[in-house]
Amino acid sequence: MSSINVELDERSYPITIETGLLQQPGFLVPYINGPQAVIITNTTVAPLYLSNAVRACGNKQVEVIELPDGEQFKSLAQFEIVMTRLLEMNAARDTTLIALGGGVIGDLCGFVAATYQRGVPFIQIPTTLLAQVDSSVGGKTAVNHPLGKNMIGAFYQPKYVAIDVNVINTLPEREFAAGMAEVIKYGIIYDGAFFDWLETNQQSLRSHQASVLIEAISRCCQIKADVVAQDEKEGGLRAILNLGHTFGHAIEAEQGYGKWLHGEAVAAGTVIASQVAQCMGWLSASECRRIESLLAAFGLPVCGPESMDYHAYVRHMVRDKKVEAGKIRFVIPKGIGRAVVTKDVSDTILRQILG
Ligand SMILES: NC(=O)c1ccc[n+]([C@@H]2O[C@H](COP(=O)([O-])OP(=O)(O)OC[C@H]3O[C@@H](n4cnc5c(N)ncnc54)[C@H](O)[C@@H]3O)[C@@H](O)[C@H]2O)c1
Ligand SMILES: O=C(O)C(=O)C[C@@H](O)[C@H](O)[C@H](O)COP(=O)(O)O
Ligand SMILES: [Zn+2]
Repeated sequence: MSSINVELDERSYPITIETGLLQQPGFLVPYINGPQAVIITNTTVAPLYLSNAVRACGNKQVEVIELPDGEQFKSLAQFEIVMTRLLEMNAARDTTLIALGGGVIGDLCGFVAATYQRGVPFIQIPTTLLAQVDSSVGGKTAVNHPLGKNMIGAFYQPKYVAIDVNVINTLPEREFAAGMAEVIKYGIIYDGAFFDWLETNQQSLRSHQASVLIEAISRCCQIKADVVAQDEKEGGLRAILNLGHTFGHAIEAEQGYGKWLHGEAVAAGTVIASQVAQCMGWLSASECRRIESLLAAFGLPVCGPESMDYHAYVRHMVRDKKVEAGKIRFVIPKGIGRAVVTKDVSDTILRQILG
Protein backbone atom coordinates (compact mmCIF):
# COMPACT_ATOMS: atom_id res chain seq x y z
CA MET A 1 0.00 0.00 0.00
CA SER A 2 1.19 3.51 -0.66
CA SER A 3 -0.29 6.83 0.35
CA ILE A 4 0.40 10.21 -1.20
CA ASN A 5 -0.89 13.59 -0.09
CA VAL A 6 -1.81 16.37 -2.49
CA GLU A 7 -0.74 19.41 -0.46
CA LEU A 8 -2.74 22.53 -1.30
CA ASP A 9 -3.35 25.80 0.56
CA GLU A 10 -6.97 24.74 0.97
CA ARG A 11 -8.45 21.29 0.42
CA SER A 12 -5.37 19.01 0.66
CA TYR A 13 -6.34 15.37 0.16
CA PRO A 14 -4.93 11.85 0.26
CA ILE A 15 -4.47 9.28 -2.51
CA THR A 16 -4.44 5.62 -1.45
CA ILE A 17 -2.86 3.08 -3.84
CA GLU A 18 -3.52 -0.51 -2.83
CA THR A 19 -4.31 -3.88 -4.38
CA GLY A 20 -7.75 -5.06 -3.26
CA LEU A 21 -8.80 -1.70 -1.79
CA LEU A 22 -12.25 -1.98 -3.36
CA GLN A 23 -12.85 -5.27 -1.56
CA GLN A 24 -12.76 -3.54 1.82
CA PRO A 25 -16.30 -2.85 3.09
CA GLY A 26 -16.81 0.64 4.49
CA PHE A 27 -13.40 2.05 3.50
CA LEU A 28 -14.98 5.19 2.01
CA VAL A 29 -17.04 6.07 5.09
CA PRO A 30 -14.48 8.46 6.65
CA TYR A 31 -14.52 10.50 3.41
CA ILE A 32 -18.31 10.78 3.05
CA ASN A 33 -19.38 13.83 5.03
CA GLY A 34 -23.16 13.69 5.05
CA PRO A 35 -25.71 10.86 5.17
CA GLN A 36 -25.88 10.31 1.41
CA ALA A 37 -23.52 9.32 -1.43
CA VAL A 38 -24.31 9.24 -5.14
CA ILE A 39 -22.11 6.98 -7.26
CA ILE A 40 -21.73 8.12 -10.87
CA THR A 41 -20.52 5.36 -13.17
CA ASN A 42 -21.16 3.87 -16.61
CA THR A 43 -22.70 0.78 -18.15
CA THR A 44 -19.31 -0.96 -18.58
CA VAL A 45 -17.88 -0.33 -15.12
CA ALA A 46 -21.09 -0.85 -13.12
CA PRO A 47 -21.37 -4.63 -13.67
CA LEU A 48 -17.70 -4.99 -12.66
CA TYR A 49 -17.28 -2.78 -9.61
CA LEU A 50 -20.53 -1.09 -8.52
CA SER A 51 -21.43 -3.63 -5.85
CA ASN A 52 -17.96 -3.25 -4.28
CA ALA A 53 -18.26 0.53 -4.37
CA VAL A 54 -21.68 0.41 -2.69
CA ARG A 55 -20.25 -1.85 0.06
CA ALA A 56 -17.36 0.59 0.46
CA CYS A 57 -19.92 3.24 1.51
CA GLY A 58 -20.87 1.21 4.63
CA ASN A 59 -24.17 2.29 6.13
CA LYS A 60 -24.49 5.54 4.12
CA GLN A 61 -27.55 5.90 1.92
CA VAL A 62 -26.35 5.24 -1.65
CA GLU A 63 -27.92 6.25 -4.97
CA VAL A 64 -26.49 5.37 -8.39
CA ILE A 65 -26.44 7.24 -11.69
CA GLU A 66 -25.37 5.01 -14.58
CA LEU A 67 -24.37 6.75 -17.81
CA PRO A 68 -23.67 5.48 -21.31
CA ASP A 69 -19.99 4.67 -21.98
CA GLY A 70 -17.78 6.80 -24.23
CA GLU A 71 -15.85 10.02 -24.70
CA GLN A 72 -18.74 11.39 -26.80
CA PHE A 73 -20.82 11.39 -23.59
CA LYS A 74 -18.42 13.75 -21.78
CA SER A 75 -20.80 16.45 -22.91
CA LEU A 76 -23.00 19.27 -21.71
CA ALA A 77 -26.02 17.11 -22.59
CA GLN A 78 -24.90 14.36 -20.13
CA PHE A 79 -23.99 17.04 -17.58
CA GLU A 80 -27.59 18.27 -17.70
CA ILE A 81 -28.94 14.72 -17.40
CA VAL A 82 -26.87 14.13 -14.25
CA MET A 83 -27.95 17.48 -12.77
CA THR A 84 -31.60 16.60 -13.40
CA ARG A 85 -31.20 13.19 -11.74
CA LEU A 86 -29.57 14.78 -8.67
CA LEU A 87 -32.41 17.28 -8.39
CA GLU A 88 -35.04 14.56 -8.84
CA MET A 89 -33.51 12.59 -5.97
CA ASN A 90 -33.35 15.77 -3.83
CA ALA A 91 -29.61 15.45 -3.39
CA ALA A 92 -28.59 18.06 -0.83
CA ARG A 93 -25.43 20.10 -0.38
CA ASP A 94 -24.02 17.54 2.02
CA THR A 95 -24.30 14.76 -0.56
CA THR A 96 -20.95 13.28 -1.62
CA LEU A 97 -20.56 12.34 -5.29
CA ILE A 98 -18.38 9.35 -6.12
CA ALA A 99 -16.84 8.97 -9.59
CA LEU A 100 -16.44 5.25 -10.34
CA GLY A 101 -14.82 4.84 -13.75
CA GLY A 102 -12.20 6.19 -16.11
CA GLY A 103 -11.32 9.77 -16.93
CA VAL A 104 -14.58 10.44 -18.73
CA ILE A 105 -16.65 9.66 -15.64
CA GLY A 106 -14.14 11.41 -13.35
CA ASP A 107 -14.04 14.63 -15.39
CA LEU A 108 -17.83 14.77 -15.79
CA CYS A 109 -18.61 13.85 -12.19
CA GLY A 110 -16.02 16.36 -10.97
CA PHE A 111 -17.58 19.14 -13.02
CA VAL A 112 -21.03 18.24 -11.70
CA ALA A 113 -19.59 18.29 -8.15
CA ALA A 114 -18.03 21.70 -8.78
CA THR A 115 -21.33 23.22 -9.86
CA TYR A 116 -24.24 21.32 -8.27
CA GLN A 117 -25.68 23.75 -5.74
CA ARG A 118 -22.37 25.68 -6.19
CA GLY A 119 -20.27 22.75 -5.06
CA VAL A 120 -20.58 19.42 -3.25
CA PRO A 121 -17.80 17.09 -2.08
CA PHE A 122 -16.58 14.34 -4.39
CA ILE A 123 -14.40 11.25 -4.32
CA GLN A 124 -12.52 9.68 -7.21
CA ILE A 125 -12.34 5.89 -7.69
CA PRO A 126 -10.38 5.71 -10.96
CA THR A 127 -10.72 2.37 -12.75
CA THR A 128 -8.46 2.90 -15.79
CA LEU A 129 -4.68 3.21 -15.75
CA LEU A 130 -5.02 6.67 -17.29
CA ALA A 131 -7.42 7.82 -14.59
CA GLN A 132 -5.23 6.33 -11.82
CA VAL A 133 -2.05 8.08 -12.97
CA ASP A 134 -3.53 11.34 -14.15
CA SER A 135 -7.18 12.40 -14.40
CA SER A 136 -8.28 11.53 -10.84
CA VAL A 137 -5.55 13.73 -9.33
CA GLY A 138 -5.25 17.51 -9.56
CA GLY A 139 -8.80 18.77 -9.87
CA LYS A 140 -9.14 19.52 -13.58
CA THR A 141 -12.81 18.78 -14.30
CA ALA A 142 -14.58 19.38 -17.61
CA VAL A 143 -16.85 18.38 -20.44
CA ASN A 144 -15.99 18.62 -24.14
CA HIS A 145 -17.53 20.94 -26.72
CA PRO A 146 -17.68 19.88 -30.40
CA LEU A 147 -15.28 22.78 -31.05
CA GLY A 148 -12.73 21.81 -28.41
CA LYS A 149 -11.64 19.38 -25.68
CA ASN A 150 -12.44 20.17 -22.04
CA MET A 151 -13.63 23.63 -23.03
CA ILE A 152 -16.24 23.87 -20.26
CA GLY A 153 -15.01 23.05 -16.79
CA ALA A 154 -13.56 24.11 -13.46
CA PHE A 155 -10.65 23.48 -11.14
CA TYR A 156 -12.26 21.52 -8.31
CA GLN A 157 -10.35 19.08 -6.10
CA PRO A 158 -11.69 15.75 -4.84
CA LYS A 159 -11.74 14.92 -1.12
CA TYR A 160 -10.06 11.58 -1.67
CA VAL A 161 -8.65 9.39 -4.46
CA ALA A 162 -8.95 5.60 -3.98
CA ILE A 163 -6.81 3.53 -6.36
CA ASP A 164 -7.21 -0.24 -6.48
CA VAL A 165 -4.60 -1.64 -8.85
CA ASN A 166 -6.61 -4.89 -9.26
CA VAL A 167 -9.11 -3.16 -11.55
CA ILE A 168 -6.44 -3.04 -14.26
CA ASN A 169 -7.00 -6.79 -14.70
CA THR A 170 -10.31 -6.19 -16.50
CA LEU A 171 -9.09 -3.26 -18.60
CA PRO A 172 -8.86 -3.83 -22.38
CA GLU A 173 -5.26 -3.75 -23.68
CA ARG A 174 -5.93 -0.72 -25.89
CA GLU A 175 -7.05 1.24 -22.81
CA PHE A 176 -4.01 0.08 -20.82
CA ALA A 177 -1.75 1.36 -23.60
CA ALA A 178 -3.59 4.69 -23.63
CA GLY A 179 -2.80 5.06 -19.94
CA MET A 180 0.86 4.32 -20.63
CA ALA A 181 1.04 7.41 -22.85
CA GLU A 182 0.41 9.61 -19.78
CA VAL A 183 2.80 7.48 -17.67
CA ILE A 184 5.60 7.99 -20.21
CA LYS A 185 4.73 11.72 -20.29
CA TYR A 186 5.81 12.08 -16.64
CA GLY A 187 9.23 10.64 -17.40
CA ILE A 188 9.77 13.03 -20.31
CA ILE A 189 8.62 16.20 -18.54
CA TYR A 190 9.86 15.68 -14.98
CA ASP A 191 11.91 12.61 -14.22
CA GLY A 192 14.53 11.21 -16.59
CA ALA A 193 15.37 8.40 -14.14
CA PHE A 194 11.72 7.33 -14.22
CA PHE A 195 11.86 7.28 -18.05
CA ASP A 196 14.94 4.97 -17.83
CA TRP A 197 13.05 2.79 -15.32
CA LEU A 198 10.08 2.54 -17.72
CA GLU A 199 12.40 1.43 -20.52
CA THR A 200 13.92 -1.24 -18.25
CA ASN A 201 10.56 -2.46 -16.92
CA GLN A 202 8.49 -2.29 -20.09
CA GLN A 203 8.04 -6.06 -20.26
CA SER A 204 6.77 -6.31 -16.66
CA LEU A 205 4.46 -3.39 -17.28
CA ARG A 206 3.05 -4.99 -20.42
CA SER A 207 2.28 -8.13 -18.42
CA HIS A 208 0.67 -5.99 -15.66
CA GLN A 209 2.99 -7.25 -12.91
CA ALA A 210 1.33 -5.84 -9.79
CA SER A 211 4.43 -4.64 -7.92
CA VAL A 212 5.78 -2.83 -11.00
CA LEU A 213 2.38 -1.31 -11.71
CA ILE A 214 2.09 -0.02 -8.15
CA GLU A 215 5.54 1.54 -8.41
CA ALA A 216 4.68 3.23 -11.72
CA ILE A 217 1.28 4.50 -10.54
CA SER A 218 2.74 5.79 -7.27
CA ARG A 219 5.55 7.65 -9.07
CA CYS A 220 3.07 9.28 -11.49
CA CYS A 221 0.72 10.32 -8.68
CA GLN A 222 3.67 11.73 -6.70
CA ILE A 223 4.88 13.76 -9.69
CA LYS A 224 1.37 15.06 -10.39
CA ALA A 225 0.87 15.90 -6.70
CA ASP A 226 4.23 17.81 -6.66
CA VAL A 227 3.35 19.81 -9.77
CA VAL A 228 -0.21 20.59 -8.68
CA ALA A 229 0.97 21.60 -5.20
CA GLN A 230 3.27 24.19 -6.81
CA ASP A 231 0.73 25.50 -9.33
CA GLU A 232 -2.84 24.34 -8.74
CA LYS A 233 -4.54 26.48 -11.40
CA GLU A 234 -1.95 26.32 -14.20
CA GLY A 235 -0.47 29.78 -13.83
CA GLY A 236 2.89 28.39 -14.98
CA LEU A 237 4.59 25.07 -14.18
CA ARG A 238 1.43 22.92 -14.37
CA ALA A 239 1.26 23.46 -18.13
CA ILE A 240 4.07 20.89 -18.55
CA LEU A 241 1.43 18.21 -17.80
CA ASN A 242 0.02 19.21 -21.18
CA LEU A 243 2.93 17.70 -23.16
CA GLY A 244 1.52 16.28 -26.39
CA HIS A 245 -1.96 17.65 -25.66
CA THR A 246 -1.92 20.73 -27.92
CA PHE A 247 -1.54 18.39 -30.91
CA GLY A 248 -3.44 15.52 -29.25
CA HIS A 249 -6.56 17.52 -28.46
CA ALA A 250 -6.58 18.73 -32.09
CA ILE A 251 -6.56 15.08 -33.22
CA GLU A 252 -9.37 14.10 -30.84
CA ALA A 253 -11.62 16.99 -31.85
CA GLU A 254 -10.89 16.69 -35.58
CA GLN A 255 -11.52 12.92 -35.67
CA GLY A 256 -14.67 13.10 -33.51
CA TYR A 257 -14.44 12.30 -29.77
CA GLY A 258 -13.89 8.61 -29.09
CA LYS A 259 -12.35 7.58 -32.42
CA TRP A 260 -8.82 8.16 -31.17
CA LEU A 261 -8.50 7.46 -27.44
CA HIS A 262 -7.18 10.41 -25.43
CA GLY A 263 -3.96 8.53 -24.61
CA GLU A 264 -3.44 7.57 -28.24
CA ALA A 265 -3.79 11.18 -29.35
CA VAL A 266 -1.40 12.26 -26.56
CA ALA A 267 1.15 9.65 -27.72
CA ALA A 268 1.09 10.98 -31.29
CA GLY A 269 1.19 14.55 -29.94
CA THR A 270 4.19 13.70 -27.75
CA VAL A 271 6.14 12.41 -30.75
CA ILE A 272 5.24 15.59 -32.67
CA ALA A 273 6.41 17.75 -29.72
CA SER A 274 9.64 15.70 -29.59
CA GLN A 275 10.24 16.23 -33.30
CA VAL A 276 9.76 19.97 -32.74
CA ALA A 277 12.29 19.75 -29.89
CA GLN A 278 14.77 17.98 -32.16
CA CYS A 279 14.35 20.66 -34.86
CA MET A 280 14.99 23.33 -32.20
CA GLY A 281 18.13 21.52 -30.98
CA TRP A 282 16.56 20.72 -27.57
CA LEU A 283 16.46 16.94 -28.03
CA SER A 284 19.06 14.76 -29.73
CA ALA A 285 18.07 12.34 -32.48
CA SER A 286 18.71 9.42 -30.13
CA GLU A 287 16.54 10.92 -27.34
CA CYS A 288 13.79 11.47 -29.90
CA ARG A 289 14.09 7.83 -30.99
CA ARG A 290 13.93 6.60 -27.36
CA ILE A 291 10.66 8.46 -26.80
CA GLU A 292 9.14 7.13 -30.01
CA SER A 293 10.34 3.55 -29.31
CA LEU A 294 8.96 3.47 -25.76
CA LEU A 295 5.52 4.68 -26.92
CA ALA A 296 5.60 2.20 -29.82
CA ALA A 297 6.54 -0.63 -27.42
CA PHE A 298 3.09 -0.26 -25.88
CA GLY A 299 1.41 -0.29 -29.30
CA LEU A 300 0.73 3.45 -29.24
CA PRO A 301 0.57 5.56 -32.42
CA VAL A 302 3.69 7.60 -33.13
CA CYS A 303 2.21 9.91 -35.75
CA GLY A 304 -1.11 11.68 -36.22
CA PRO A 305 -3.83 10.68 -38.71
CA GLU A 306 -2.68 10.90 -42.34
CA SER A 307 -5.74 12.96 -43.16
CA MET A 308 -4.59 15.84 -40.91
CA ASP A 309 -2.23 18.52 -42.20
CA TYR A 310 -0.81 21.72 -40.72
CA HIS A 311 -4.06 23.62 -41.39
CA ALA A 312 -6.23 20.98 -39.69
CA TYR A 313 -4.06 21.12 -36.54
CA VAL A 314 -3.92 24.90 -36.45
CA ARG A 315 -7.70 25.20 -36.85
CA HIS A 316 -8.03 23.50 -33.43
CA MET A 317 -4.82 24.66 -31.76
CA VAL A 318 -5.81 28.34 -31.95
CA ARG A 319 -8.45 27.51 -29.33
CA ASP A 320 -6.02 25.66 -27.02
CA LYS A 321 -6.32 26.84 -23.40
CA LYS A 322 -2.63 27.75 -23.35
CA VAL A 323 -3.07 30.42 -26.04
CA GLU A 324 -1.76 33.74 -24.72
CA ALA A 325 -2.05 37.09 -26.51
CA GLY A 326 -3.16 35.21 -29.62
CA LYS A 327 -0.04 32.99 -29.68
CA ILE A 328 -0.17 29.23 -29.25
CA ARG A 329 2.09 28.06 -26.42
CA PHE A 330 3.61 24.60 -26.82
CA VAL A 331 5.08 22.22 -24.25
CA ILE A 332 8.41 21.08 -25.68
CA PRO A 333 10.85 18.62 -24.07
CA LYS A 334 14.37 19.87 -23.29
CA GLY A 335 16.22 16.60 -22.95
CA ILE A 336 14.45 13.65 -21.32
CA GLY A 337 13.26 14.72 -17.84
CA ARG A 338 12.49 18.36 -18.45
CA ALA A 339 10.02 20.37 -20.54
CA VAL A 340 9.34 24.04 -21.11
CA VAL A 341 6.35 26.03 -22.31
CA THR A 342 7.18 28.25 -25.27
CA LYS A 343 5.56 30.49 -27.87
CA ASP A 344 8.71 30.35 -29.97
CA VAL A 345 7.98 27.44 -32.26
CA SER A 346 8.30 28.75 -35.79
CA ASP A 347 5.64 28.22 -38.40
CA THR A 348 8.34 26.77 -40.66
CA ILE A 349 9.05 23.99 -38.16
CA LEU A 350 5.33 23.28 -37.66
CA ARG A 351 4.67 23.12 -41.42
CA GLN A 352 7.67 20.83 -41.88
CA ILE A 353 6.48 18.39 -39.18
CA LEU A 354 2.70 18.55 -39.63
CA GLY A 355 2.80 18.52 -43.43
N1 LIG B 1 -8.71 15.77 -15.50
C1 LIG B 1 -7.50 15.46 -15.93
O1 LIG B 1 -6.49 15.90 -15.38
C2 LIG B 1 -7.36 14.50 -17.07
C3 LIG B 1 -6.13 13.88 -17.31
C4 LIG B 1 -6.03 12.97 -18.35
C5 LIG B 1 -7.15 12.65 -19.11
N2 LIG B 1 -8.34 13.25 -18.83
C6 LIG B 1 -9.54 12.88 -19.57
O2 LIG B 1 -9.82 11.51 -19.30
C7 LIG B 1 -10.53 10.96 -20.39
C8 LIG B 1 -9.93 9.63 -20.78
O3 LIG B 1 -10.01 8.77 -19.68
P1 LIG B 1 -9.85 7.19 -19.85
O4 LIG B 1 -8.69 6.90 -20.71
O5 LIG B 1 -9.91 6.63 -18.50
O6 LIG B 1 -11.11 6.80 -20.72
P2 LIG B 1 -12.58 6.32 -20.32
O7 LIG B 1 -13.05 6.97 -19.10
O8 LIG B 1 -13.40 6.44 -21.56
O9 LIG B 1 -12.36 4.76 -20.00
C9 LIG B 1 -11.87 3.93 -21.02
C10 LIG B 1 -12.76 2.70 -21.25
O10 LIG B 1 -12.49 1.73 -20.24
C11 LIG B 1 -13.71 1.32 -19.60
N3 LIG B 1 -13.31 0.94 -18.26
C12 LIG B 1 -13.01 1.74 -17.22
N4 LIG B 1 -12.51 1.03 -16.22
C13 LIG B 1 -12.51 -0.26 -16.60
C14 LIG B 1 -12.09 -1.46 -15.99
N5 LIG B 1 -11.47 -1.48 -14.81
N6 LIG B 1 -12.26 -2.61 -16.67
C15 LIG B 1 -12.82 -2.61 -17.91
N7 LIG B 1 -13.20 -1.49 -18.56
C16 LIG B 1 -13.04 -0.33 -17.89
C17 LIG B 1 -14.60 2.51 -19.74
O11 LIG B 1 -15.95 2.16 -19.58
C18 LIG B 1 -14.26 2.96 -21.16
O12 LIG B 1 -14.92 2.16 -22.09
C19 LIG B 1 -10.50 11.98 -21.50
O13 LIG B 1 -11.73 12.64 -21.57
C20 LIG B 1 -9.41 12.94 -21.07
O14 LIG B 1 -9.61 14.23 -21.57
C21 LIG B 1 -8.45 14.16 -17.84
O1 LIG C 1 -3.66 17.95 -15.07
C1 LIG C 1 -3.25 18.64 -16.00
O2 LIG C 1 -2.94 19.83 -15.83
C2 LIG C 1 -3.12 18.09 -17.36
O3 LIG C 1 -2.87 18.81 -18.30
C3 LIG C 1 -3.30 16.61 -17.51
C4 LIG C 1 -3.71 16.17 -18.89
O4 LIG C 1 -3.27 14.83 -19.04
C5 LIG C 1 -5.23 16.15 -19.09
O5 LIG C 1 -5.54 15.53 -20.31
C6 LIG C 1 -5.94 17.47 -18.96
O6 LIG C 1 -7.32 17.27 -18.89
C7 LIG C 1 -5.71 18.41 -20.13
O7 LIG C 1 -6.04 19.67 -19.70
P1 LIG C 1 -6.53 20.87 -20.62
O8 LIG C 1 -6.41 22.03 -19.72
O9 LIG C 1 -5.61 20.92 -21.79
O10 LIG C 1 -7.92 20.56 -21.04
ZN1 LIG D 1 -4.15 13.93 -20.80
